Order: sequence, then structure tokens, then C-alpha cells
Amino acid sequence: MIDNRDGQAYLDAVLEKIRQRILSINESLLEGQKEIDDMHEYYWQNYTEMDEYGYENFDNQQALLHQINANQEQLILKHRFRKMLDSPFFGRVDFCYEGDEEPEIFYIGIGNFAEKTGALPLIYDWRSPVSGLFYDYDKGPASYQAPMGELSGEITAKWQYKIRRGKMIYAFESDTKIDDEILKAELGSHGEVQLKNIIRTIQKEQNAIIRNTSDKILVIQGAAGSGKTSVALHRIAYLLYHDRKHLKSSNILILSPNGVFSDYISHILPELGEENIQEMSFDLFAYRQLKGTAADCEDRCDQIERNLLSETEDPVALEKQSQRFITHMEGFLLRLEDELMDFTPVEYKNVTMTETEMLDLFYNKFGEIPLLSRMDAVADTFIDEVETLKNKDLPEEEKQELIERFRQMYDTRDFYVLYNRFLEEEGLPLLPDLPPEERKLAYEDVYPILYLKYRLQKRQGRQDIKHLVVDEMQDYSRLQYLILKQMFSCRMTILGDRAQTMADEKQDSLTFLPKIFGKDIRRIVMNKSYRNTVEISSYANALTGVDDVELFDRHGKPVTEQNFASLDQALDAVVQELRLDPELVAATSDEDVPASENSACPDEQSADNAPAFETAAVILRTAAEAEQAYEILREKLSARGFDVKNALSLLHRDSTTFRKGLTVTTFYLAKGLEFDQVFSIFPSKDQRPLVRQARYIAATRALHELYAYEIQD
Ligand SMILES: Nc1ncnc2c1ncn2[C@@H]1O[C@H](COP(=O)(O)OP(=O)(O)OP(=O)(O)O)[C@@H](O)[C@H]1O
Repeated sequence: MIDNRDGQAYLDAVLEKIRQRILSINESLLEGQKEIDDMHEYYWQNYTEMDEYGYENFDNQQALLHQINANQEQLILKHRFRKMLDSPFFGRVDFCYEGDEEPEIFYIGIGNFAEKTGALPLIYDWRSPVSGLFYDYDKGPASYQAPMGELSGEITAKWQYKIRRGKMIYAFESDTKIDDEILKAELGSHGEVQLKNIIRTIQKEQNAIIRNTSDKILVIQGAAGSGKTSVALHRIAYLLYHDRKHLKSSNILILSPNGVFSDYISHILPELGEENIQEMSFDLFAYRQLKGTAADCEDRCDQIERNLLSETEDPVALEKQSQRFITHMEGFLLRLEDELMDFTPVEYKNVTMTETEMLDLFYNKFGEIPLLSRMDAVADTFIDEVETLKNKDLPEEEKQELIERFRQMYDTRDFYVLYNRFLEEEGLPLLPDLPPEERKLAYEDVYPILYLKYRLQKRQGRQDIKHLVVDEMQDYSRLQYLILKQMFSCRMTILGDRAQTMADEKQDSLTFLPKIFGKDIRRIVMNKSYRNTVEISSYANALTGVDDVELFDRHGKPVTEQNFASLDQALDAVVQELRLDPELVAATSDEDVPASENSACPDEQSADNAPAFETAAVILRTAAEAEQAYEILREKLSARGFDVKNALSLLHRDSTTFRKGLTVTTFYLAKGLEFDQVFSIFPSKDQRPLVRQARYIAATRALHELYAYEIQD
């Protein structure tokens, strides 16, 4: 019997059990492999004599598949247990059930662990019902939702542990939820370059979102750095754990802003023991959907660059984003029902469909089918009639010819042409009259045309997707949400921050989302910010007048504000202030980083003993400015012997990976990411609202140090 009252003794005993379990998995993997080899052997020796109907062969195949799956499961388990050897648990709750005298002790870790399958767990997965106690309660009365109903009692003790490479680094009893000192140390550390998993320190309000299974559509408005992305990913891990039967990782889709962001978050789910999930940008999806309509489409980056380079936002582009435009388009769609059609009777092999018959089918029987797909249904009816009367099937070619004759009754089936008609009605400038292969759509036209397509043509909804995550919700227009609603009828987690809108005016999606999705929506606000130090948050919030954010009490170096005559001089200052630690940057994995550095909270205030960082970013306004800064930095840093090849990168719109070291990029590509040190460089005379937003986005990317540089020329 293991003594579970002493954390250290429990650690030693559990580590031993995990090792034993891994050994026994190794044995069963070997046996399994032998079975597979034997089955192959048997097949090759006997396949000529197997029964002619293939029953035996089928049975063999099934047995083989079964064994391969069993081995696969064992391998996954082994992988999890090997990870647990590093840190088997991080928390403990002593819970005395109502009516009991003695508390039961629950250790909580990244996954369940029991001596053998079906035995009582020695460690409970952080997502298990009982683990909710750890995140939601202090010492005292508490309850949790078990499969058989709510269980109440009292928490008599709560412990927090840090274990690394199997060694206990600290263990202490705490009576607060998740001790602030531990959270401070976690936030102050810089041992990981991508987004971290936060299971050790999930906060109560975050836990409520992660474990919410009752609301169909959760909309989270969260301040910069409040943990929205982290919470969304932990929520996915939780949902997968709780509904393994119905929900697979392939049923979840994340709409993410770009490839780099996808890479930045890609390791979290595997780290939490789940498979990775599909990610896609909405712009790429739209581009694919409009392939036959236009050769190319602008994306969001093009649009932002265009806005940045012109003095004012284009009023026509703004009009195309408006509610009025959508309402008018709905009216246009209604009128098309009549205006698009030119019905003529069809006669084929002595069978005739009159105009009256056709009108009846078109507007009554098939009235529910989208307009541009409806004629196919009428054509099918006619073909059926011909086949019945002639008592034979028509050849495929003749059928196609007939369908084509029916389709000719549409004035046009080209969405681009239809859109132009709508623009003409609205008195807006027309798109150039070009063949599809020469058309390039401006960003503001992409989604209206896609919307026309979806309203006019039968489409395949994504029935395979059961949960959709939309990150950076403030960057999607009303029309984009209407399209999402048409495509997905599943559960959704939609998250974003109105303060990080990339337009002249802040977009509060919460004002129109309920109108689109109706009563299924539950709105949650997260206004405590964890990423930045108090100094950085306060500075950033003052930039755009954000005043409703609660700051986590972690202090650091004051923000450095400085003016320079040129970009070149500002970059000299960057080179001067850059505190990247070559050892940390060169380390290829967490293992390579000395434990003390990996876990330490850097002494951010000490000038002599300046902290050494792993990531830094120079964040600028436009792509051209970022490219120029990158080239200048390459020269300056090379001259100082900096490893520019491995530790300096330009992050551009087509980048797909997030790297350690110094990153040079624009504010809109830095969105969602974070860096130990940030140098934000903007032209001081550009005080347009969009560029003020840009400064805010850049500033809120900084974890520990922020340098706000302005160029005066
Ligand atoms: N409970 C927590 N414990 C430890 N770290 C946390 C916690 N919540 C958030 N963080 C940390 O705060 C930082 C910000 O988290 P995240 O990127 O998920 O926030 P966000 O709201 O999506 O930010 P933004 O909108 O500014 O991109 C990350 O470093 C994350 O690890």
C-alpha cells in the first residue's frame, strides 16, 4: 500500500509503478508484434488454399487490424506514461465526502494513471470530474459533478507541486485557489517558445469555460493576454476527453488567422495527450470556394496593407461591410427569383414540358431549393418523365445535354456578373468586365460574392465538423459570420478582443452575433490579463483608452519610450537593448535548457544582472517596413557576430513556422503571438485610429520588456 499522505514518498512509489507499467507495455508490444508477424507468415503460406469466397481471408484481415489497433493504443499509452515520468502530478486535493470521517486523497496530473487497466487511478487526469475541485475551490465546503450526480463534502487540504525530470522541486500546501506566487513564477518564466499548457494554474473563471458543455455557442470577449487562446485549446482537450465516443479530433476545426499562429499553438493538444486538429484560415477557404469565379482573391493582409498605405479608409469598401449592404443584397436575391429566369418550353422525343408546368415545378414544388440549383431538379423531373414514357434509361450524354438546355434558361450563372448587377443597382463602381481567368477580387468583394454563391447554390455543409473554434472574432465581418452560420450548424467557441480590432473603428462582434446565432449564444467576459507585466499592460491600455482590464500583479522593467530620427537609428537601439541568450536560443528542446533557467522568474528589474531571453520581436507597421528593418538588422547583427542564420527571422504573410530568437514582423502578423522582449517601431506622425490600434496590438505582445520607439521624419 502506497503512503499517499507524503508527496515525496508518493512520487517515488508512483514513478516506480509507471516504470513497471512501461516495461509491461513493452512486453505486450513485443507479443503483439509477434502475433502480427505470425499472421503475415500464415497468410503467405496459406493464401492459395484459402476458401474461394474469401471468408477466411476476411477473418484474417480483421484479426490483423484488431492487433494493429491494440498495438497502436499501447504505444499511445506508453508515450503518455513516459511523459508522466518527467512530471507525474502537479496537484492534490484531500476531499472528505459528506458522511465520511476520513478524506480521500486525489493526485492530479496530465493524464490518468493506474497500475493496470481498470484499477483505481493513482493519478487523476486534470480533466476528470474530481479534478474540478482543485481549480474551483479553496479549503472548505466543495462539490463536484460526478457521472452519478453532484457529490458534496469538504476539502481538508490542497497541495501544489512542481516536479521536473522526476525530481520534486517544491511541494507546498496552499489554501487559496491556485496560489498567486506560483502563477507569477509560471508567467515570469521563459522556458517555452510556443504557447504553454496551463493545466497547473488554470484559474476558476477559465475553468468554467473549459468545462462548459451546456452552451451551444460560447462567445468569449477577453482582454489581450487573458488566456482566450489557451482556454479554447484546453477546452478542446476537455471536450475530447469527455465525449470520446462521439467527438474525435477530426470533428473539430479551428479557424485561425494565419499559418504561423497555427504553428504557434500546434503542440498544445499533443502535449495534453490529444491528436492535433484541423486548422484553416477563412481566406484560404474562400479562395478555394471561388476558384471557378475568379483566378485570385485578396486576403486580409492585402486589405490591411492597402488601408495602411492610403490616407483614409475606402468608403466603398466600408459600405460593402455594412448591414445595409447585406439587407439590400437580400432584396436583390429575392428579385433574382424572377429577373434571372427566361422560361421556354422543352420538347424532347415527343415529350413536352410546357412553360406552365415548368413554372409550377420551379416556384412551387422546388421553391425551397436555392435558385441556381433549382433548374437541375426541374430537368431531372423531365428526364424521369421521358424515361418512363419511353420505358428506357437515357444515355448519360443525352441527359447532360438536356440539363444544359434547362440551365440555359438562367440569364447568367456567373456570380461575378450577378454581383456586378447588384453593384450597379446600388450605384457603386462596377468590377472590371473580365473572363474568370483574369479576375482578381478585392478583399471587400470576396465575401459578398461567396455569400451570393452560398445563397444561390446548393452547398455541402461541413457535417463532419462538430465543434468550430473561431479565434480573433473581431476580425470577421457580419457577412463572414452569416457564411459560417450557413456552413456549420455545430457547437462553437468564438473568442476575441474588440480592443484588438484592425480597423479605424473597434468592432464589438457581440452586438451582432446574437442576431445571427439567436438564443444559443452564451457570452462570457474575461477581463483579467496574464501575459504582460503591470507596466506593459498599463502603458498599452492607455494607448487606446482600454480601462476595463484587471491586471495580474506582476511587475517588471518600465516601458522605454524613445524617439529617433530614422529607422536605422531605432534599430541601433534594438541591437543595443536586445537580451537574447544564445544558449537558450540554440537549445532545440526544453531538455537542453538548464533546469534553473527553465523555471526561473527572471529578475526583470536588475540592470547589472540583465535577464536573458529566448524570444524577441521588432514589430512594425507595414510589410515593406518590416522587410527593410530585417535587412538593416541582418547587417548590424552580423557585424556583431550574432547568429543571424538561426536566430533572426522575417515573419511574412506566407511564413508557416514560429521560431525562437529575434523575429521581425508587422503588427497584424504578430497578433496572437507573444515575445519576451518587444520593440515596437512606428512613424510618430501616423496617429490614425488604425495605427493606434496597431501600436496597442504590438505592445500587448510583450511578456517582460517593451520598447516603444517612434520615428520622426
Ligand atoms: N491560468 C494561467 N496560468 C498560466 N499562464 C496563463 C494562464 N492564463 C493565461 N496564461 C498565459 O498568458 C499568456 C496569454 O495567453 P493567451 O495567448 O491564451 O491569451 P489571449 O487572450 O489569447 O491573448 P491575445 O488576445 O492578446 O493574443 C500566455 O503566456 C499564457 O500561457
